[in-house]
Amino acid sequence: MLKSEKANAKINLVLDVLGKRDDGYHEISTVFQSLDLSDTLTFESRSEGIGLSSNAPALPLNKDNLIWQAAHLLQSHYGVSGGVHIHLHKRIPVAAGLGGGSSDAAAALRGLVRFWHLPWESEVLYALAAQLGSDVAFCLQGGTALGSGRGEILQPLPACPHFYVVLANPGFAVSTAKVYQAFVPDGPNRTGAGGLVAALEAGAREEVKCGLENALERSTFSLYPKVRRLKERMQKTAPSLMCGSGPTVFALFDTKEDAAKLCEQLKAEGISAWLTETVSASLGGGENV
Ligand SMILES: C[C@](O)(CO)[C@H](O)COP(=O)(O)OP(=O)(O)OC[C@H]1O[C@@H](n2ccc(N)nc2=O)[C@H](O)[C@@H]1O
Ligand SMILES: Nc1ncnc2c1ncn2[C@@H]1O[C@H](COP(=O)(O)OP(=O)(O)OP(=O)(O)O)[C@@H](O)[C@H]1O
Repeated sequence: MLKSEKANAKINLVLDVLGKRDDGYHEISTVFQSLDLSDTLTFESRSEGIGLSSNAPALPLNKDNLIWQAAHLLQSHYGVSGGVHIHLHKRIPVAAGLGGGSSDAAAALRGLVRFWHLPWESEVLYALAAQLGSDVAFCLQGGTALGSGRGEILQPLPACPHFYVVLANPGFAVSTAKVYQAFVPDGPNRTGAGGLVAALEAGAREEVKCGLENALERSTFSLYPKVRRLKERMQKTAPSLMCGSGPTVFALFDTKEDAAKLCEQLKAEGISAWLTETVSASLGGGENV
């Protein structure tokens, strides 16, 4: 039997960078939010080893793929003797700031726990997730959460009010490491995550829109001025922010009609654009197919 698992994209409604750590990572405070836009992983039994296939031609299908690494970590930790073939149906743009690889890795962990009939041991899974990448722990749970440390320490938050979300991508990849390297602190005037957390606690959708902030924008904008122009273009229509380390920009809408209008306008201007929405339910979406 084949089994599948959804891997949802994420955005950061706030991303504050507090400083550089001795291990080379940056201490951050961020509000993560899952989107409906997702990849799908399908699992099929094989006698040994880990095989990968994908509809995305540019992605590595070996140990460089985060899905392979997630499967390998789980296999080693639990001494799983059988193998697996995993097919990745990619819909989330790659190296776009939407956490696609991280979400695939988290979906591999979730899906393979069920596929191999392993126990759901949260402590083990979150430790493996943190080894795979800073965003993977959030992608394991999804919804809305406050992230601290390098992003892997999570605190639950009230679900974000529902928004339609337009994503626009300028058509080139951005390296997260390069963006963090270019980060220069901007002094004590940061708003931080507090305002947005308060807005979520009050369920105040207008305050959520006003609280969007991403400290990595300055780094990415200085490396790639086209991303700043894309944000300025979107901001004319709706509250907008760069996703993670970029270069995708998102805009929040109350109605599907208004979101669809911007999406069509962007496409007519030759910009890749997607219409999606926030999701608050716990992730997984696993099914037998
Ligand atoms: C930009 C965000 O997506 C926002 O959620 C994350 O902070 C990045 O998370 P990620 O892609 O899972 O990042 P990782 O794969 O752990 O790290 C990639 C590289 O980004 C830099 N990095 C990442 C996270 C962090 N808190 N500080 C960093 O400086 C490091 O140079 C690291 O080598
Ligand atoms: N399953 C995967 N899907 C996408 N990229 C992967 C995957 N496995 C490894 N990678 C590599 O990870 C790099 C970053 O891709 P990804 O799509 O995760 O970026 P991102 O969305 O900007 O990540 P983040 O927002 O977490 O920083 C790519 O260069 C890609 O080659």
